Amino acid sequence: MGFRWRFEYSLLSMVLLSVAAVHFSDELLQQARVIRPGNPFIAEAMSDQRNGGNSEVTRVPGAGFDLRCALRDRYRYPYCGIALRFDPQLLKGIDLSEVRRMRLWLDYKGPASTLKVQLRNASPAYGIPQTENESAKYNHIEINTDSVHNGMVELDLRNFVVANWWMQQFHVAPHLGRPEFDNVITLEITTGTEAPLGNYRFVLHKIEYDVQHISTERWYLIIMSIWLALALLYLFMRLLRLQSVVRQQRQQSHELQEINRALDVRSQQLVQMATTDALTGAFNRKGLEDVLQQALTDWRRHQHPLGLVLIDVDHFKAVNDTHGHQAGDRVLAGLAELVRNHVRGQDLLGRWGGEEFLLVCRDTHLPQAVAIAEKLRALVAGHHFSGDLRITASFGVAAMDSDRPLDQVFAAADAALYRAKAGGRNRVVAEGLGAA
Ligand SMILES: Nc1nc2c(ncn2[C@@H]2O[C@H](COP(=O)(O)OP(=O)(O)OP(=O)(O)O)[C@@H](O)[C@H]2O)c(=O)[nH]1
Repeated sequence: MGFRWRFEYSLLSMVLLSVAAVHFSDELLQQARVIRPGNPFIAEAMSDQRNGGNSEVTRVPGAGFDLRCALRDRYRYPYCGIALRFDPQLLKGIDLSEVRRMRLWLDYKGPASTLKVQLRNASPAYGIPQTENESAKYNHIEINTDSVHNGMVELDLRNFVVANWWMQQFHVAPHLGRPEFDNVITLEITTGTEAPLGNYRFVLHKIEYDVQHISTERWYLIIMSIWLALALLYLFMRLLRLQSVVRQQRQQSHELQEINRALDVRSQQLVQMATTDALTGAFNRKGLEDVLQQALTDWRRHQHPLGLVLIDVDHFKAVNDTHGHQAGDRVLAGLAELVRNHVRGQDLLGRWGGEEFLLVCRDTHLPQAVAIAEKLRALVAGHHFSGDLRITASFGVAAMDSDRPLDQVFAAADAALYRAKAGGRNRVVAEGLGAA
């Protein structure tokens, strides 16, 4: 599986995981906590008797906290109910600030159609609860008794409000009027507002609430951080990959350059082989044709003078016959080297065939070409070739002029050479002239 596919599968998995993490965040983050009356917190019956009323409460032994209550008419707001104290000192309660839902398992019978649930929060900011219970903040909600289904009612803590009478009674500053649950010291379930007089029964079995160790905001932040970290990781990996691709491409391009260079050298070698005589290193017939063609083009374009010098070894057959064919070969190679070493770089030597050479002299008039030929003749005649062989050569010289095509100039040089041979060899003959 390639990098791209792996990446796409990982991305898809990450998207699915993120969607699941967001969708099931409640289930993942929330953990249910159960409180049963008396374990570990104390449950108490409460009534308006503490406000001077004469409603009567009795606790019936049995499962849960079973309370019977006769609501009687004396106190202005008769009430009765159950109080669950999280701290008997009314100081250090439980922190429900991250709790959203709370479920009460409760059986209720009575003439009132509403019940009150109160979460009393203590804080030095609005009173000293150990001296006066009432000073704990009155976070409360009034629920309809119909909302108790199968003995259970679920409360959303965001729907709680702070009782106005409590704000007024304790002269609480308006900015403290929002519900707070960070130190709940008491949970109270009582008869609702203006409950009718009569007999009531409350049975509180248990309380369950969901705690969230990580807030939803923090959960989203974690998901986003993971995405960010993965994106950075991906970019980093991509950077590494790109670097390796660039390195590979550089390597490949370097190798290609090397191959090209080798091919260039080889092709130059091939061109040279195709145009060079292997024995003497001079141009071969094909190379000479190219050289002559180029020289002719230059001559036509710029009218630069062009001299041709034909060189033919004298009695070469005798060299072969006397010293062997290989010695003859060495003489030919030595002659070519001697000539090349004593002419200008622009003068090009080719082997016309057998023991015959053609020296193409650019920018050279006939007298200069004759002078070059004479210089070479003397050099050849005075040179000791391999095996201390001595030879002479004959030279026929001609020069390009506007009236003749090249083949006629060449023929003139050939004719001059013939005359040099006929004239006794080891001499230079120029076209139209005698021996130099
Ligand atoms: N060793 C050697 N001999 C060659 C080569 N090419 C041609 N020859 C010989 O060169 C000789 C040329 O002989 P000829 O044409 O009779 O001319 P020559 O003996 O030089 O006499 P002149 O040119 O009249 O002075 C022949 O014997 C060829 O075999 C070569 O590449 N190597």
